[in-house]
Amino acid sequence: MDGASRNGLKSGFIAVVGRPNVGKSTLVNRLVGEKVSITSPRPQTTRSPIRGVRNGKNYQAIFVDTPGSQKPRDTLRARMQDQVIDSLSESDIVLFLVDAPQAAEGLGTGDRYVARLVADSGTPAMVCLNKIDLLEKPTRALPIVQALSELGDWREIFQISASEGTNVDALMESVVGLLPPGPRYFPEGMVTDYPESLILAEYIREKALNALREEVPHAVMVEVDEVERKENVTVVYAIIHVERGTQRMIVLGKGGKTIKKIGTEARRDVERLLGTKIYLDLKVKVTPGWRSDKKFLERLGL
Ligand SMILES: Nc1nc2c(ncn2[C@@H]2O[C@H](COP(=O)(O)OP(=O)(O)OP(=O)(O)O)[C@@H](O)[C@H]2O)c(=O)[nH]1
Repeated sequence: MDGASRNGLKSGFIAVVGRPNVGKSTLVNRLVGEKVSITSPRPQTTRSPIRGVRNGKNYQAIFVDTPGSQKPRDTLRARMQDQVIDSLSESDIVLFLVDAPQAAEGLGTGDRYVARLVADSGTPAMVCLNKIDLLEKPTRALPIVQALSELGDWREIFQISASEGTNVDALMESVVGLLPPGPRYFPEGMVTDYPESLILAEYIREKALNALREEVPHAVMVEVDEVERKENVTVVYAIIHVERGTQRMIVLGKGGKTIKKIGTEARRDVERLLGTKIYLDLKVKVTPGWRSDKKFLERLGL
């Protein structure tokens, strides 16, 4: 018997998968109790798996927030899909999220595609029918639950609201029930293993996504070039990469208004995260075709 089973400790990795925008990051943040992953009303917000850790008295649950699953159309999306498939096979449990209001109109090919990926992985899986707060009547969930139960051999199907917290405790209890005996992989105070520079870049990208409209968001990537810690202030040098000159103009905004807004909002979040005063040096750079540039994507941790 190893040490972990002797002291009754359980641990494991839980992959959180689903189509873009179903609420994966919102659920992981709720389960972990801290903002480890950025969220936005736009699909494809999460670009690489981010791990959030929850510690209990007798367990450690490591949630892996994966990018939204869909058929890949470019190198960036193909890499994102490979990461999802890797996360599925390397996990102990899978949480498969489905958007309730959308599913109420009929389960689409997207959900069926993800369900097949999950089933093929052979990992124990639970379905989370999310955003039930948006259904006009709770009974609207019943036919969806029925249709979902025919798509795979699920351990359980939960009806949840990640943003309001409905049924999230019950879900967590089931997750802990399925965790195998194992050690704490991360120190107890740690909520994520994502590198600091990447978290900072994600915070800035979140603000950019919120400030921008239409096609520009997909063209935006943020790189944190350097973090310089001085006595009273931390200086963060970051670059917002876009693909075209016209997009650069949009990110800058009239008289630099948009970039200023992005910077001010990001600085507030980053100050909270690092607990120091921040000076944010933000530049916008045109990097044509970055989405298909393997070297660039690797450099940015994708
Ligand atoms: N009403 C409601 N909105 C939710 C709920 N969960 C998430 N949302 C919203 O749905 C949107 C998408 O949430 P995210 O958590 O970014 O979704 P995601 O699945 O991580 O998205 P990608 O990273 O693009 O794959 C955000 O605007 C959330 O606030 C919920 O339970 N109820």
